[in-house]
Amino acid sequence: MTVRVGILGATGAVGQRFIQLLDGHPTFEIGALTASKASAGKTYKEAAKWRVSTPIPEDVAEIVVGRTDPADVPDDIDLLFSSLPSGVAAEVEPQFLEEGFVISSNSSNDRMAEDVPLTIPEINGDHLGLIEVQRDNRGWDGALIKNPNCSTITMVPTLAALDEFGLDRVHVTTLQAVSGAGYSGVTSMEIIDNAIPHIGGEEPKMETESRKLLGSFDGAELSMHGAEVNASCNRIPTLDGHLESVFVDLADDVTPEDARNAMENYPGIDLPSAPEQLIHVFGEDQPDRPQPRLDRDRENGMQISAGGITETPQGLKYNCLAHNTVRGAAGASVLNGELLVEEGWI
Ligand SMILES: NC(=O)C1=CN([C@@H]2O[C@H](COP(=O)(O)OP(=O)(O)OC[C@H]3O[C@@H](n4cnc5c(N)ncnc54)[C@H](OP(=O)(O)O)[C@@H]3O)[C@@H](O)[C@H]2O)C=CC1
Ligand SMILES: N[C@@H](CC(=O)OP(=O)(O)O)C(=O)O
Repeated sequence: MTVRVGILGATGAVGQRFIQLLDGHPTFEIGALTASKASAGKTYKEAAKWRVSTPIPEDVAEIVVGRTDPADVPDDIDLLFSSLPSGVAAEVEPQFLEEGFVISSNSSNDRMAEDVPLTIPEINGDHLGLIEVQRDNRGWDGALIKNPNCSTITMVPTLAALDEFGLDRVHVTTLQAVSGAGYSGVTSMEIIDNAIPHIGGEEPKMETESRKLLGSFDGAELSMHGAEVNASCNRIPTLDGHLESVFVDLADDVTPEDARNAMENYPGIDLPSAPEQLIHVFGEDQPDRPQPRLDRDRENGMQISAGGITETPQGLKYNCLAHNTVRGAAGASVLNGELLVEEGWI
């Protein structure tokens, strides 16, 4: 089966990752690329300032970039990936949805909307049922699904694994790579020899998106998970890979060995871009792992790493890490697209 896909915002940092990850994909074939008016009408290789470490795929280089307008996207496109600035996405995604397009979006607008599935396929694929609610509410034939913020997706799989022990409270401190801010997000003068203890809007995203992801869907409504989540977000001068220190209060007494087993045995999913094992856990013999440079590319950048699991009076503390522009952005949207196909929504 071949599914024709388009990318909205294809020339940007995340758009380029989409193109890299879709090169040679077993199901998805790129049929449309869009960007701003400044890029429309140019070939992709002229429009995109290519910054990914593999070359532009030859068949993509010559595609003419269209405007981000439903009229510029052919009807034979079955699925759109969206990596537009969230303000732009909030305006144009509904126009595509009204025209019947299905969108797997990485942009942050509408992630917390009650009728929009926010999904990590291994964790809460059943939330896709919200698409029916969404179609009833909004009267469109299309469907909008979102993947979470990159810092949220780094931590949530580990929390999902620990939830069987009664997840009461989470405190997390992040050390986030500069690529999360986009190519021009922080200047070299700001970040070299420095750390910035604030990332606008990031903490509330971690605190709310994680509870939605861990929540339950009864076929009609979604309930948020009851745990309290507190986040402190920091930018550091790594290129890719968000590292996070997590403290969890658990209802049950849990040893680090119990936690390690729960994380390592948390079930994966059989989709083309999914890692064989969702969470890799470093043992006591490697207390200095995971590290961004050494561990972000595990399983093509799609695996979550954890380590340093230690008991605390209230529960446990540990570190976790994921590749923010792969597992945290384009790879997450591609995996959601694969789930939409697998579950028959496309
Ligand atoms: N960078 C990252 O690691 C992460 C980013 N995200 C989110 O993904 C989204 C994209 O981020 P990123 O790729 O870094 O952003 P970029 O600024 O690098 O790319 C933005 C893309 O959107 C297009 N665009 C901008 N304005 C318009 C417009 N008015 N109409 C149509 N297209 C437009 C740009 O086209 P053109 O080239 O023509 O200007 C470009 O293709 C954002 O919502 C961001 O928050 C999420 C997780 C991680
Ligand atoms: N804010 C994230 C990247 C990002 O764009 O997140 P979101 O997808 O929630 O907009 C970071 O700085 O690392």
